[in-house]
Amino acid sequence: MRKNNGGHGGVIINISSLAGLTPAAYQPVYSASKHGVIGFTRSIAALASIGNYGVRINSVCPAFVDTPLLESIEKEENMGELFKYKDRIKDMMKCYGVLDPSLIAKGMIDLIEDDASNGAVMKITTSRGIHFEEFGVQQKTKI
Ligand SMILES: NC(=O)C1=CN([C@@H]2O[C@H](COP(=O)(O)OP(=O)(O)OC[C@H]3O[C@@H](n4cnc5c(N)ncnc54)[C@H](O)[C@@H]3O)[C@@H](O)[C@H]2O)C=CC1
Ligand SMILES: CCCCCC(=O)/C=C/C=C\C/C=C\C/C=C\CCCC(=O)O
Repeated sequence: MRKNNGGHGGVIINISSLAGLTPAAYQPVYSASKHGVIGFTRSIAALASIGNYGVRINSVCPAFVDTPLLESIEKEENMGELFKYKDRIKDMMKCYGVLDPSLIAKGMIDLIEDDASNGAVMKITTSRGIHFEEFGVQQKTKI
């Protein structure tokens, strides 16, 4: 895929979560993995820019989305000792709302079409829709 390796370039979108930017008390391991996705995305995006890969790497961080994943909280084998908190997670869904998957698709198309978005971390919430995380050291670059 890398232009400097005989490829044609392109766009990679890694799926993180809002839980990759905020503490998620009832999903600590999930949250840690999603924080990792963002760190990896931003680092490899910086490398892609330095190395002239011709590949943009972004990540998308939705809040709750209406997919089968949300049903996993109903299963004790998934939740382990945190199963007792499942009603609190449901309360959070009621409070913040649940996104329609079509909005995540729109966000991803926006990222594919925006050639200045290398390293971007897109957030999608019911309250603010599609928007971007701003970092102290911002490294969005054009590729
Ligand atoms: N649903 C939500 O509220 C949110 C989901 N996300 C993220 O969005 C992504 C997609 O999640 P959903 O569509 O909601 O989940 P989902 O559970 O509805 O779908 C996940 C899909 O991944 C497949 N899959 C699982 N393990 C796999 C493997 N090892 N190899 C290949 N395929 C595998 C499953 O068969 C399933 O089709 C995940 O990374 C999730 O963490 C992020 C924020 C919110
Ligand atoms: C059952 C767990 C499935 C987790 C799927 C997921 O990744 C969802 C994450 C959603 C939220 C993460 C936790 C905390 C959210 C905190 C604030 C949300 C603010 C939303 C807003 O509208 O501003």
